[in-house]
Amino acid sequence: MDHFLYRDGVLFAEDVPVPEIAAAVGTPFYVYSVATLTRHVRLFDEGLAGLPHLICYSMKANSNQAVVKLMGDLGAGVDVVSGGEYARAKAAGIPGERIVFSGVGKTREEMRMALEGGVRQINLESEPEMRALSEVAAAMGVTVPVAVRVNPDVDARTHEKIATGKSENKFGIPISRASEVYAEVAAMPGLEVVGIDVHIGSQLTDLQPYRDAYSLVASLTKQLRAEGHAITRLDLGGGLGIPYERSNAAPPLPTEYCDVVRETVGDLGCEIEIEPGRLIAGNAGLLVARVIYVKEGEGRRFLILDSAMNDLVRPSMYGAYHDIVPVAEPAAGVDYAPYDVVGPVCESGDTFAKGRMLPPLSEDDLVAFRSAGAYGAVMASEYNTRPLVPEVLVGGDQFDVIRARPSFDEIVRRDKVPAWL
Ligand SMILES: Cc1ncc(COP(=O)(O)O)c(C=O)c1O
Ligand SMILES: N[C@@H](CCCC[NH3+])C(=O)O
Repeated sequence: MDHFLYRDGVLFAEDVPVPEIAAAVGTPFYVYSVATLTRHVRLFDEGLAGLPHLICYSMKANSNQAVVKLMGDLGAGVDVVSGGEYARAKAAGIPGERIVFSGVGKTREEMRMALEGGVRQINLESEPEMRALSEVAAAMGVTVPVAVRVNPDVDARTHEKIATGKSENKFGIPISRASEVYAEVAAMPGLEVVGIDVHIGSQLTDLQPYRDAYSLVASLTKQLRAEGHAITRLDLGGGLGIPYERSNAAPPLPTEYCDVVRETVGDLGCEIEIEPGRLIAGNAGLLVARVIYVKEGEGRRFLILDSAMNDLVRPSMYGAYHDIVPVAEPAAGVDYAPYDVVGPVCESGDTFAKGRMLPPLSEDDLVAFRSAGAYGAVMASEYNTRPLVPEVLVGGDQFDVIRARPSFDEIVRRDKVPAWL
């Protein structure tokens, strides 16, 4: 459930009519709901009640400072995958003991940054990375808690570009080599083994891959303990999918996912860390755009919007489906017709949907892309020198711009033309 509902014939973001925001900030823009973000964190918290746990919000899904700060205020930690994300976490006031550093290619500089600023644990993904971290930590005279990301060779049954738990993927070390690798890590100066990390992919709509992966992690925990390692934490990653297409069968709920956690690893006495991103932020956001033109093509009708693939890349990148709804509630019984929904960017791939059934729309009408709160603004670019879209946060009846649209002048001045040219 989200907090973007029709009321009095118009779409609201919590208690604010969406056209009011459009009038204040211009289109296109992203809008996020505090109530939805909060609700999603609570669902995981409630689902894991009774088990020692920390929700480490995967901020790659939506790393706006205001969103990260809200996560911290809700008691969550964060999962970061770059120096930039680490800096965001610190700037938002998240204490080091709630920051998990993941990622397949952490640089020595990023490692140093985390060790200086404080980190709960660093998830290691390869032997060269272990050696690098050991060197960095030892040179700084500190010991850092680490988990090793294991690749369980489980098919997450999701889009191939966002599956991470098969042996052909670049992530983690093969689970079959865990014993040997843990022995190596334990012998390295500056590293303290505290747990096991796993993350098998994103937008999972089936719980079985989780069951399979977490059962393997449970067996590995017992094995590594028998080999003398103090496994006290399990980082189970993120990946739980959201209902992009309302007509499809609903994906599992966070509570059902948490039940799988409980069943598979709940009796090991470990502190559980989970790293949801999309489930927390996805349905907490809309991308709102305006119709520039309705163009009649040969046998097709194009709805040309002022938002484009540079603002929301998921449809062109993964063929992803986003629900598109008019901001003015369609009258009951109105006829729907197929539209190709496109942006103004000079690529045919700048297509959000083909043959999408929509009610009659005309120039200047507002439309909203649902489920755009995760992997939306964070993946945006300024391709075609289209300014990054502003982001707005709504809480009850108030809203604020949490990232402003840069002016053309700011964009032009950001580049530096050498004096010698
Ligand atoms: C290590 C790690 N943790 C957590 C996530 C968050 O995934 P999601 O947004 O699907 O929950 C990702 C992205 O897939 C990831 O790579
Ligand atoms: N960017 C992807 C998700 C990637 C998950 C990152 N580990 C998407 O939009 O669906």
